[in-house]
Amino acid sequence: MNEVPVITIDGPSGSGKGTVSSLLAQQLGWHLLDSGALYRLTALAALKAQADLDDIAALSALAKDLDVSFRTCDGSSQRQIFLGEEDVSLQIRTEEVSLSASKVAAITEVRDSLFARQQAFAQMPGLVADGRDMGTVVFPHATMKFYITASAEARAQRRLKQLQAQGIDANIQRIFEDIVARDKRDSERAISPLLPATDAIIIDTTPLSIEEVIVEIKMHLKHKGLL
Ligand SMILES: Nc1ncnc2c1ncn2[C@@H]1O[C@H](COP(=O)(O)OP(=O)(O)O)[C@@H](O)[C@H]1O
Ligand SMILES: Nc1ccn([C@H]2C[C@H](O)[C@@H](COP(=O)(O)OP(=O)(O)O)O2)c(=O)n1
Repeated sequence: MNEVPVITIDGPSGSGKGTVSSLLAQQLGWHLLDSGALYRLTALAALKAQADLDDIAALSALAKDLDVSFRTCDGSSQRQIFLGEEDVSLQIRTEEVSLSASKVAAITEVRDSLFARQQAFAQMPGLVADGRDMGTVVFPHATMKFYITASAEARAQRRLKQLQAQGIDANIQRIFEDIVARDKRDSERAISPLLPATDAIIIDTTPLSIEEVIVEIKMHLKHKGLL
């Protein structure tokens, strides 16, 4: 049986990995794994169940039993994320869920509970996997690995614009501090810390537009014979 090609795109919050992964998966006609959404969904399920974020057994059971589906409406590139029959696409992006997601993501048992589910996304014709540890832990033998990053200032500016576009009042200093705090927690945790895989291609997107990042990634894919 042929091996399923996997492209991993890891990086910190606001580096653009979600946008780039989704565009790339769409352009290649490949599957997409938004692994951050699984941690966000676990956090949301815990908040809904009023589970204690220190209750490791309860959190890992919630992660294991998540009834999640990623759906795409016909004729639209917009993906919707469902927990059971509820569309939670917006709920999982709130600040409360972001903060809780970063806490549950630091728990080994939660990561273990989500591991097999993430690997099951690798299906023909291929997978683009977006997260923090796609290239280091979940798909260590991926066909091609990218680590995309940007300065904390640039990432804060991007988030500000994103929130303003959604009509949400936001404060740049607060966003910047949140980003630095989340980077620290994601990079310093003992399990699956945010780190580029040794064989990842690192792209600093600070001076680049989304289109320029896609062009650069495609250049590498072409080089590898994937395009
Ligand atoms: N290279 C870029 N230049 C400018 N804005 C970008 C770039 N990449 C992403 N963005 C914007 O930044 C915001 C965060 O991007 P996103 O893909 O959600 O990041 P991540 O998944 O890494 O947290 C989005 O509004 C996106 O449109
Ligand atoms: N593979 C992954 C993906 C996300 N996480 C963590 C990191 C974040 O704190 C949360 C949410 O990740 P997500 O990628 O949705 O967050 P950002 O859009 O980058 O802000 O989950 C992780 O630990 N491992």
